[in-house]
Amino acid sequence: MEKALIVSEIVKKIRGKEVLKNVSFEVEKGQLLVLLGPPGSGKTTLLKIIAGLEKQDSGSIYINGVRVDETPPYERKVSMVFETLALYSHMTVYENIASPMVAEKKPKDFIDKRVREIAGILRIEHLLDRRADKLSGGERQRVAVARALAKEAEIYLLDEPFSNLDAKIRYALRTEFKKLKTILGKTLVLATSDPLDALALGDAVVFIEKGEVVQRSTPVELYYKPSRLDIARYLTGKILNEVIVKKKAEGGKTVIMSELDIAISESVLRDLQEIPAENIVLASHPDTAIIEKSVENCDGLKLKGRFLGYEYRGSEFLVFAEYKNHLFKALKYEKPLIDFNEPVEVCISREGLNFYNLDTGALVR
Ligand SMILES: Nc1ncnc2c1ncn2[C@@H]1O[C@H](COP(=O)(O)OP(=O)(O)OP(=O)(O)O)[C@@H](O)[C@H]1O
Repeated sequence: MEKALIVSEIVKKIRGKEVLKNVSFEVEKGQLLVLLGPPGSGKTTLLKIIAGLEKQDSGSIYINGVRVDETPPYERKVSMVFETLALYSHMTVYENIASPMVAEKKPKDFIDKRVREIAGILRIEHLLDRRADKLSGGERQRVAVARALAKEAEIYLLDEPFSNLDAKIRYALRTEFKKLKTILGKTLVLATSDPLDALALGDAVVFIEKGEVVQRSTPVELYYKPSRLDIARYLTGKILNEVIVKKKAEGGKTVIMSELDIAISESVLRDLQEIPAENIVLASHPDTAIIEKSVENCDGLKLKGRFLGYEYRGSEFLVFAEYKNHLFKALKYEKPLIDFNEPVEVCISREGLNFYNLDTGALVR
């Protein structure tokens, strides 16, 4: 596959602090790569370096196979939309979206078709005649994205394009955005701190933390096999199920201990024996856990707890159970018919379990 973008060993210091530490990744032509990371992880700085708006201390950027380290921004064929949006406030939305194409001296018909097409996908057709200074925050955001996408470029860089939008519009825009990407057939790099953007949109995801790439994978891999416990927690918020076990050698045998009174299936015991770590966190998403009055045949971890309630999430229920001050969560598609504080059984199935070394946080299985 042809590479639209290669980021190679980028190092950047700002005021003596290393904000990018040897960052490398590649983006294939037509791919949407999501750069995911907590605030302050270096995403904006990296996008600016790709666009040529900041200079790296070392390392190289290649666009369509050409090294562009010495190429000025306007010759890089890159279009960027910033988190802090700068629209031409005295112009209409139409003029704003059209402005890069006017500057490129594109024919009027072409401009009109493209403005309307992109405005349609981003659902801002009704705003085309409005002045930019009369828009809400969310509307400005969509116009800024539209303008960036209207520009002829090889690579589109989008910095937190959905950050000012409410949850409902965000959800709708993600879907539209995917469509837009297919229509344009262009390469996009989207920086976000929201795992849902990454999971919904990315062909590939690069997880960046404190200026370092810590995982590069598909969204599904990232979600189900995060390479570190802190990434798993970041991706799921507070709904990851976690159980700590310790291995101890006793009389030539390895004994598995847990602070919880937990039944561990033979298959998981075998997995634990094989892992070269003594303190292990077993972690899994709620979608591979079951909380019911009783659970037969649990291949994984099983414990008894008390029902705490549930949260309705639109299409499913997130069910909570407590055991010895630990909270366990499971996803269920029917409303649970269990009373508050009633005894329940929790089964965390082996199929969804990831094993992390408690001391290093690294995925060990
Ligand atoms: N001009 C600057 N002066 C000092 N520090 C800076 C400057 N620009 C960036 N930094 C620092 O560099 C690091 C990376 O910042 P950057 O904006 O690239 O991260 P980010 O992942 O895009 O975060 P956010 O999502 O909050 O914008 C941060 O620690 C930030 O404080």
